[in-house]
Amino acid sequence: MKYALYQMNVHVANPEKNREKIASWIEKQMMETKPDTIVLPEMWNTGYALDQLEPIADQNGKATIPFLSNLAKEFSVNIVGGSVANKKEDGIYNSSFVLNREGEVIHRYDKIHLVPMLDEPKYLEGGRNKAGHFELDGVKMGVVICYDLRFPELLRPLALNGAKVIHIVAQWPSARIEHWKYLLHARAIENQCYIIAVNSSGSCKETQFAGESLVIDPAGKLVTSGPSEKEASLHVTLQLEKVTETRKSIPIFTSRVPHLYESVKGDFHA
Ligand SMILES: NC(=O)CCC(=O)C(=O)O
Repeated sequence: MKYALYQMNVHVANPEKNREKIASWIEKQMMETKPDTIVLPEMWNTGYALDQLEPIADQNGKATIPFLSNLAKEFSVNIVGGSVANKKEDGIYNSSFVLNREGEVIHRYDKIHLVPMLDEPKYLEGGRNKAGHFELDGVKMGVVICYDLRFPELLRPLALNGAKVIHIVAQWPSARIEHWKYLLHARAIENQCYIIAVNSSGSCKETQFAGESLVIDPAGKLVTSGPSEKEASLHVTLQLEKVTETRKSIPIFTSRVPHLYESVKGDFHA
């Protein structure tokens, strides 16, 4: 499966300009490398203009879904649509949509863990549904959003349910770039799957986003990475047989002893 990843400089508080930018970027990818699957970053419609979201957030996918669906259909390409600020009846969510080559929305996910360091809990609602998995071109996959990366228990069920690829769409700040890299490697190694992590590269107020999008293989090897703090397009072809090979050679999934593991539903005790 051939991928194109957009490490994008998001125009803050300007959804229309971001849609135009994405449409012309996708058109260019389809002319040049013809990927099977496109991946966009987190909150690409508005950026982190959280105090301005009320009038500019999408309204239950009304702007985002037809926009991505038309591109998916026109170019017969799968789109893991990053995420967008998305207003629903009870508040604004950080929502991801995945579309297949026919332009159908085959998966939705609202970011569960809201990041205190960027004030998300003040402005956004956290998702109430599990991350769940989906299939593109017959391959089982999952998607989670940025801060979710810090919660291994969210990604584990995806791998246990057969996901060979987990996408992490992000606007991860440069201030914590080491965490980004180590956590992504850890999630790939412990779940023995491809990790496709797409970060943004611009800035919003005093926060600089890191870029350094990464693709890591099921053995934990870095396949490709984007530049630091600069917009870029990344291209990669996955060798999905590596998932099966890695799971055979270090068979952690058959070595598990789940009945001896503490429940992860419990409260935190300092
Ligand atoms: N957009 C995000 O969720 C950023 C997460 C972050 O800054 C961190 O986990 O550190």
